[in-house]
Amino acid sequence: MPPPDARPPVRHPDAPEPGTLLGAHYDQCFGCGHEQPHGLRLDATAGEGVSITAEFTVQPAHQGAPGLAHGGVLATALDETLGSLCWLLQTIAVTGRLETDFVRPVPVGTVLHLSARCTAVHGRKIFSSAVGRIGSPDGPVAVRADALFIEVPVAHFTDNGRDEDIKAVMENPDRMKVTRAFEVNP
Ligand SMILES: CCCCCCCCCCCCCC(=O)SCCNC(=O)CCNC(=O)[C@H](O)C(C)(C)COP(=O)(O)OP(=O)(O)OC[C@H]1O[C@@H](n2cnc3c(N)ncnc32)[C@H](O)[C@@H]1OP(=O)(O)O
Repeated sequence: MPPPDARPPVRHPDAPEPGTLLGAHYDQCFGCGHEQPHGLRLDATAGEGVSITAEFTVQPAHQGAPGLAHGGVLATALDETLGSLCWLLQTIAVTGRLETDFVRPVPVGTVLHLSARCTAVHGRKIFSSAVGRIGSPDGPVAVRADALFIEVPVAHFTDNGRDEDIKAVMENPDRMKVTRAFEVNP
């Protein structure tokens, strides 16, 4: 829960307009990257205020039980959608805590409609919530999450990421949209 002196989130003046399709932040991302053959390829769209909507279709590669989505995949979809709120805050942050409720089983072939909103900010801490619904934006709730993201410097990635992947992005910054957004070399 946010502390009492947390502030409401503020949409950054440079945030993408509501309705903007955000695209992959990194082409190898398991959540949104279009170069990940078994990834979720989640498409996120900027909403009003500090909110996001997103969709992904559960593929056979995403199964846990026969014909049903793996819970970790569903948590990834929530995590990715929540992470996309960073575009609206124009802040680089990572997931510190993700608390997930699995409410209904999600069959393969389902289009999961996700929505996320930032609820509060306190220093480096970003509080947010998300929900995933089956079949349509007002379909039955399948999953819910509350999250705490923590703002980090670019060094979080350069100091900890595998060298060959950091090098590949440095050689072609267009593979990682975030590097262009901040005009930095990763
Ligand atoms: C324009 C840009 C847009 C970009 C868009 C991209 C879209 C991206 C989409 C990607 C989507 C996918 C996204 C992904 O999957 S991100 C990948 C998954 N996440 C990680 O790998 C993160 C790993 N963890 C860490 O690196 C560190 O632990 C971090 C950086 C998180 C904090 O270590 P750090 O040393 O830096 O900070 P601190 O320890 O002093 O903590 C600071 C404050 O936070 C509080 N705290 C910390 N952890 C927790 C916790 N678990 N519960 C409750 N509270 C917690 C802590 O008490 C303290 O509070 P206070 O004492 O100040 O009150």
